Amino acid sequence: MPSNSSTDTTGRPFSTLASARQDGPTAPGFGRRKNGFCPKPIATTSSALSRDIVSAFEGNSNLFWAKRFGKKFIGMNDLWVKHCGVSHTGSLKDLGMTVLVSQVNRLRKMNIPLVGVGCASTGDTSAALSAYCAAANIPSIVFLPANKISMAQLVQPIANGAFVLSINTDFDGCMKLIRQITIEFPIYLANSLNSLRLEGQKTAAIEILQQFDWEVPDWVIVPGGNLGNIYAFYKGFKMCQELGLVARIPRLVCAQAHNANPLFQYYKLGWREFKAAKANTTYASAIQIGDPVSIDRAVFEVKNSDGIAEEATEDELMDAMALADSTGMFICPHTGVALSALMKLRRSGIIGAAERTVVVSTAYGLKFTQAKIDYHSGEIKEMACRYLNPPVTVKANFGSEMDELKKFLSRSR
Ligand SMILES: N[C@@H](CCOP(=O)(O)O)C(=O)O
Repeated sequence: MPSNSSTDTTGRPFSTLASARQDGPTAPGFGRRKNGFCPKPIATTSSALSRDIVSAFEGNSNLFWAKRFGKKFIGMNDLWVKHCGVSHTGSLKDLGMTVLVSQVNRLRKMNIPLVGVGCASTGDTSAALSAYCAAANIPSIVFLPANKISMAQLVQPIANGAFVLSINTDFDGCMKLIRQITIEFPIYLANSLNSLRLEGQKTAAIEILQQFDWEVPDWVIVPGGNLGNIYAFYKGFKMCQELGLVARIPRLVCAQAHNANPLFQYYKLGWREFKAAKANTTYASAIQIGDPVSIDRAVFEVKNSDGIAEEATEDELMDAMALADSTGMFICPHTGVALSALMKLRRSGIIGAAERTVVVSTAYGLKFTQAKIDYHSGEIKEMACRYLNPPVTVKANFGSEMDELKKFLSRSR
């Protein structure tokens, strides 16, 4: 909930957002206090040039003005990226998991016989679950699809002492198994069909409104897999509308990978018939899900926010990630899916050049270094890797370095 302090929910001051806005897009009422408890952005004394650098790189807020990406690639001046992966275990799931594990802790203290907390995961949920359970001394049990999550994600529950089952199936298979087991056994299910998760995750939506001083963005784009995230954003925005903090909610876009796009297919066919499908391999591995548990909630969200479902092919999502990284971001492939959806919606004119748009970045980029290495090595089968930037191997002598440097400088002129 909004607080009286001049910090966001991660405890960071709002100064960067304020400085970005002074020199950036102007929105009516920005900086105006509509509500007594809304923190006023703090003005900084930095120069115009350093203001851009500060807003883009110093990271005092997790809401970044994507100035260069917006202007250079899609002709937008009011594009923002909400970096939800700048958090303890590196993903949006932290927000929901603190709430859920706190509640389980309370239940156990009330002698409710819960032997542990369990989840199926494509990597981020299990990382968050294991960290908070370890802190509360509660056993955590995680079901992971074998060889389908990144090394950086796998190491998190292992290091946090979770009981990790690596199962020879996909995420949907793991999800079915953990659901059966939690019916038979007093293990508390921590996936996003549990509304406690959504209660925590919806705070990201509230925080976006607070960071914009309760000016509602036109669009918010969220990558979608199990589909709890997008519904949590809807819930957060809707709650603020119902409380009278804002008059409307943003239009929400659920962005899916083409290889795992059941919501997109359902939307495209006019909601005629939902078909769960086996998800194909995608670099956006955290959303490689063919039978999302929150499908009904997501459909409700799309319909009630005048929303859209969009998709991105492997080429599109990896190129979008590379373009974003080239402007100083370091995003995960799922954020690449969301940016790629935005690029399509800009091209088709559905999202206008002046419309304030927030892209939700769900996880920290360093969790997905292998995807980036594959891309920049240019060795992905049948992928053009249009923006690859491989290191140049060169002999250790002055002449060779000078030659390569001159080539580089002539290209970048
Ligand atoms: N991407 C998720 C998949 C599970 O989703 P959840 O929100 O239902 O927990 C993950 O990180 O495991």
